[in-house]
Amino acid sequence: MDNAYKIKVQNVTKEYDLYKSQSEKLRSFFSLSNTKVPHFWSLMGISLEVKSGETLGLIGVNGSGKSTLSNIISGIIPQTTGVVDVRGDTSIIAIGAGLRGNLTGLENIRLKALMQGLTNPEIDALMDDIVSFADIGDFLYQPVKSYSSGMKSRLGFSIAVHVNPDILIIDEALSVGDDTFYQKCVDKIAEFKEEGKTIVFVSHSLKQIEILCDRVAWIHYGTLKEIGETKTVVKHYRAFTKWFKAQTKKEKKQFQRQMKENQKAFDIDAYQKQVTEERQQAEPDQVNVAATVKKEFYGSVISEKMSLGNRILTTVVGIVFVLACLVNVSGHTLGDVVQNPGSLIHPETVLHDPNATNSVK
Ligand SMILES: Nc1ncnc2c1ncn2[C@@H]1O[C@H](COP(=O)(O)OP(=O)(O)OP(=O)(O)O)[C@@H](O)[C@H]1O
Repeated sequence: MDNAYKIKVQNVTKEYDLYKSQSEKLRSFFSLSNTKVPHFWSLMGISLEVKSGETLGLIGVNGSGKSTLSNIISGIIPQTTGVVDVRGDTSIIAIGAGLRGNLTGLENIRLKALMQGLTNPEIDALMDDIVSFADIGDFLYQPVKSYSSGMKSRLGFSIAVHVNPDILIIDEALSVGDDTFYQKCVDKIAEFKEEGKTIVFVSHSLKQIEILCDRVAWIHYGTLKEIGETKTVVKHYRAFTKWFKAQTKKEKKQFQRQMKENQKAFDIDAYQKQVTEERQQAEPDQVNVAATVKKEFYGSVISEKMSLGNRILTTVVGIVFVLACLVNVSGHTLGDVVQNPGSLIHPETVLHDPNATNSVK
């Protein structure tokens, strides 16, 4: 793999905990035992590179992990393990991605452009172009939550292409607009390609993929099934969908269930071991391969889960805090409460200072 990549994704996984309810999530957070929550691995070890100036298509059936991967590359969600190296500013265009429902279209333009690093005078200079490309009329002054998905897509697309990102990530944004807007977007993407920008293009439309992409990655139930020349990968994917469509309803369900079961049963430690062994075989002279792989897996991720030690510490701090509040409210000294803890529950039982009583009398 050469150094000219714009995006590098290595051994990337994404795990979701399948809590049945918010209360179950809360209980699990405070539980000191490692309660068994079902897991689902949306990505089970993806490695790929996108070269500078390349347009990479992401294809795959519903729920295969395309959006998860594009959101990880965009920095919207963190990966569970692996390296994600993005060399440049990304701007994601998904239906409504990054748009705040309570803000108007105009306010969203300013907010997203500010977040992309533009200054207010730069945004003022771009505003007319963004507004005219989006072409959503008076809806510009309405909160985005009142927009149709087509309108959100128009606004999102217009902002994203005008803030001049190095890397554009387009997730199913072209599937909701009308034909005129679609053509405008395709022309804009072609312009971006000519300017040598890097694009990741997620779509169910194989026609769009064939027109726009230099290479294609086929994501299949959390794994990278194939990556390569657009024509070849699309041909193989078409053969798979043809095979799938030819199955009976029962066979289709069984296949999908089996795939989802694999994603639930994925063992991250076994995967790490497998990567380590493969690396050791490929580079027998390298020392400390296991430590290097471990660093690559976990070195650049912020754990979304608390370790047992941290959970114990948080619980202890919580208990101390509640006790301190109770002591404060009860009006006793800490010494009193330590000698007679019941005073917290029955405060009147320790209001026995004879002087205090006399003075009241
Ligand atoms: N927050 C979440 N919690 C649990 N599971 C999730 C979560 N987000 C996504 N998933 C699961 O991860 C898998 C991949 O979802 P993702 O949206 O990335 O697929 P996709 O290929 O983009 O699908 P589509 O083509 O339908 O947009 C799906 O099975 C989905 O149910």
